[in-house]
Amino acid sequence: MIKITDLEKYYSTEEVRTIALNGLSFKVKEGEFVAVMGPSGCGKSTLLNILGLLDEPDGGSFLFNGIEVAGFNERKRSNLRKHNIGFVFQSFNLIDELTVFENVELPLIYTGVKSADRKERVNEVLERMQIMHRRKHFPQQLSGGQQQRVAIARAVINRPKLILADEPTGNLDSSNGNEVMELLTELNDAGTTIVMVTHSEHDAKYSHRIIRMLDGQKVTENVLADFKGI
Ligand SMILES: Nc1ncnc2c1ncn2[C@@H]1O[C@H](COP(=O)(O)OP(=O)(O)OP(=O)(O)O)[C@@H](O)[C@H]1O
Repeated sequence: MIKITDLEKYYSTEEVRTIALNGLSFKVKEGEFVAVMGPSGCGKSTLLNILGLLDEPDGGSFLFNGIEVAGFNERKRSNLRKHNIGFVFQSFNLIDELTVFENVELPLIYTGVKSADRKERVNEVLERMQIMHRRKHFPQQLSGGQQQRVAIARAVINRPKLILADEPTGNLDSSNGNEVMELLTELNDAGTTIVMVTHSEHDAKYSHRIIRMLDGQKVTENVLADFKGI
């Protein structure tokens, strides 16, 4: 599903040029669950932004389902992103002014799904995330664990093939964190590919493989579970 080769990304200010990704290469198979770890500043968020088609690399190749997307403009990237990729962030990133239902409904509005279908699909996913009873609440009225369940509902509502998670349990206590990891594992068992950035060795153990980064490069890889493919 993902094949990146010699990926490079630089950030330049007037005084300094920072190399965020320095020839990073790896593959992720469809249905795989991969954790990315590494010290602060090693390029993990930069990598997720590129994998999520939010940003473009300065060099190298990024094949997404066999298509070279490294040179895609914003319109093409956003089109591919809307239909294929769901995001889960450490800080949930829900819209405070919208209810739980409306937050989860939003991506369906962007992809032009009709109102009656939207209602059915949002209700179905809220049931699955066990947050239906809070559908009329606003994000601030929910616990952190509940907010992250809403964020996961929003990430999966368009049935993406790939979920990118950036420290998904970073703001949660261990019990809510484990619940979120179980949910991600269930989604992966159902066939969704997951790439998760984490500082937590505990959370990384839910994955099939850990990619460890340093200074914008891959340094090691640990295979935790035998991934047979789907
Ligand atoms: N917009 C930017 N402008 C300038 N430099 C940046 C920018 N974004 C990231 N960097 C630099 O690029 C490098 C990689 O940053 P990145 O955020 O990808 O690291 P990270 O591994 O995600 O770190 P953390 O674990 O702390 O979130 C860092 O040296 C950072 O300072």
